[in-house]
Amino acid sequence: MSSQLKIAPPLVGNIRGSFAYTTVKDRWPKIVTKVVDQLHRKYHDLVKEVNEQAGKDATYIISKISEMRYRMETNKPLLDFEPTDSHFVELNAELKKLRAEYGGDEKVTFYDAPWLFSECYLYAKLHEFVLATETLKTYDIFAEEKKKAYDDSLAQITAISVELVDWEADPQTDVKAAILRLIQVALWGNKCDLSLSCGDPHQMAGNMFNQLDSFRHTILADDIDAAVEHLATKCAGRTLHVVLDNSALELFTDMALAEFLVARGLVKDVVFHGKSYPWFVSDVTANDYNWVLQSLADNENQAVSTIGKRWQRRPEFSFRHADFWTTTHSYWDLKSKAPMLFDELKSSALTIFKGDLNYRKLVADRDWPYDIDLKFAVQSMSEIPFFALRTLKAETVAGISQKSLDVIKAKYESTDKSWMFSSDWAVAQLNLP
Ligand SMILES: O=P(O)(O)OC[C@H]1O[C@](O)(CO)[C@@H](O)[C@@H]1O
Repeated sequence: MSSQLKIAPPLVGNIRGSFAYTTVKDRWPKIVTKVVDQLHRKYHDLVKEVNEQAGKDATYIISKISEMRYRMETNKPLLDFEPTDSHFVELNAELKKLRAEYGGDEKVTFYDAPWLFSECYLYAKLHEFVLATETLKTYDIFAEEKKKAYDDSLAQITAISVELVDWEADPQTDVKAAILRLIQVALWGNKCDLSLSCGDPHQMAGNMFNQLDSFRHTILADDIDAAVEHLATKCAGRTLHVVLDNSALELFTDMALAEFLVARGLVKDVVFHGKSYPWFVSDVTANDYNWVLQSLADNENQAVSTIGKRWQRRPEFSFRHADFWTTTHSYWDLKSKAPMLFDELKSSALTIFKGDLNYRKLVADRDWPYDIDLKFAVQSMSEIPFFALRTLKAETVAGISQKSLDVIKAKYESTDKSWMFSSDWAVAQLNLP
């Protein structure tokens, strides 16, 4: 255990050379510009398919995004939200607290506020702009990219569906080996993230699925064997929660693991937690969840459509989108802000937290010493049995052993932090209270 049990400072966007800085300076402008371009392209279709007002609404969203991009690029203070619903009222309260803590409005900007806060603020603002329209309130500005990502991963989806169906038919299936494989598939499914690639189709993790063993050494904290044991022997009759990350292939891989566990009676049921509005480009909303299941069901491949139709009707699967997941809070605040949800996760068999943002929120997006004790870094979340499956896409991590750090040291200069955000390295960390 690290000797330095001190709360580390949060990551911020104003440190030149950091990935957070590059994100604020280059990646966010690129992400929002793509939305603007897409709305420009869609303008005539919207007018034709909805009405004149939809065209005006698109123009409104474009102008609000352009204004926000200007404020981002010139490091202006973060503006309040229109207090049109309780979510925005709460966000304003958080802004107020932060301004008091940082010594004034001028200090809480895109670059200078904690990176986690300003990044969540950005997606909440995009939601505010859409909600303020008359005709586009339910319009998903990232839907097109998510659908394309799904289409681009059909080969992998088909291969995994065939495997699932084969395992079912085979009485000799080695249950633990199958769980081991599906966990790794779900882990590397997290490589396909449209926020990291700024909405461009990301290099698919899919071809990794055939060579999982050769990537195992890139898992810097690897509790997969313990997690297999836990899932195979300790969870029967109990609920598994999966706090989802990205739609398309990653959602499919998460559901494939859940399918195997439910079908084998190893867990009672599975609750998938998604987002209540478009978030970090590719995160799963209820619409995405339903769209992916429908697309699977409609697929011409027999195995894929069998799986899709089954998931549409599986009584053991449910999808929820608690408001807490789209707040600016780290998960340190789950216990106080959403106590019922906290208690539910605490008494469940296991909660799988997928992906980078969930991990950032677990460890409060702080600049921890890499070997800091994970239980300390997650604070009250250590009361919850969880399994964090994440490829590294941000400069925060905890619970890394000296042995793994030596591997990194041998490959990277001490000033080169790219291993922390390239998504080539991963962690699979199990916390059992
Ligand atoms: O989809 P994931 O794995 O949560 O990744 C999203 C992450 O990627 C990034 O866009 C990379 O900066 C982060 O902003 C965010 O933490």
